[in-house]
Amino acid sequence: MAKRVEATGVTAYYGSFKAIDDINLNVEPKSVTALIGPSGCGKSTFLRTINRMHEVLPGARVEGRLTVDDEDIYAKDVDVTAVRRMIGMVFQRPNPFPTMSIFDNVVAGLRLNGVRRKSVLQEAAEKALVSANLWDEVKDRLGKPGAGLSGGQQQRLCIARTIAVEPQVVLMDEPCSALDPISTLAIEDLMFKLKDSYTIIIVTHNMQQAARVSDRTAFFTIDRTGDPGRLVEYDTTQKMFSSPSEKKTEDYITGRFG
Ligand SMILES: Nc1ncnc2c1ncn2[C@@H]1O[C@H](COP(=O)(O)OP(=O)(O)OP(=O)(O)O)[C@@H](O)[C@H]1O
Repeated sequence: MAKRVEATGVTAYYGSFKAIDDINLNVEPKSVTALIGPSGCGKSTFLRTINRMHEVLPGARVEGRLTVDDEDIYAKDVDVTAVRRMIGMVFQRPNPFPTMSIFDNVVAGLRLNGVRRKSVLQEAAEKALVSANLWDEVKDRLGKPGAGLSGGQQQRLCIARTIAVEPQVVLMDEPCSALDPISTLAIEDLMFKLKDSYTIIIVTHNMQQAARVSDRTAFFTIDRTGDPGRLVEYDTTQKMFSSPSEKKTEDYITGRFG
């Protein structure tokens, strides 16, 4: 089940450096939300606070409140592994486990969760690969290495691996930046389809992509080098790209800055 994500006053640090300040943003379930803004404004940092990946770095910490369907994911008694299972992540570069077969890649998360029955794994692998629009291309070579696929196929394999564990939220950090235009369109089609089941938050540098795939867009910026990133405006993508309320948003979207 897709879930609602609510960030209230989220501030994140790398040591003493404040990278994002006081981010307030509500993400609707079953929607695609795009995070846009110039390099270094903290889009990826914010994304990583949502599945508690930010704090993995030494000295990194998060303040504020992040809830997923009203569950505080930073509460003291929270199982961080369970949070990361519920909130999957797809990275910029496709990163299939290189020595594993296509099949083993898809079911890696399920195996980690203790699923052993072959029939269950087979069914889950097929379902995830069908959802990731990859099944037809790989069904006859599931035993072959994942690393033998094209870049676009590898990224869809990584998406299949992420959704095989049935997360409620899927975070994507520039998932198409290493892909050619055809593979990019395949991933964009896929996002459109996946939002029927998941809440998707995507970081992208590509304005056309944000306009094509997202329901809502959040524009982040930094005022000066060394300042923390902040959220300038968050609205429906249609409004953000046609009549944004803030001049800064308009300047960025029209290419006048950033
Ligand atoms: N591991 C790190 N250690 C210290 N500072 C970091 C680290 N990662 C990012 N930063 C800093 O935090 C700020 C925000 O970085 P972040 O990567 O979140 O921005 P971004 O908007 O995603 O940028 P880009 O669009 O270039 O990927 C930047 O000033 C960056 O230099």
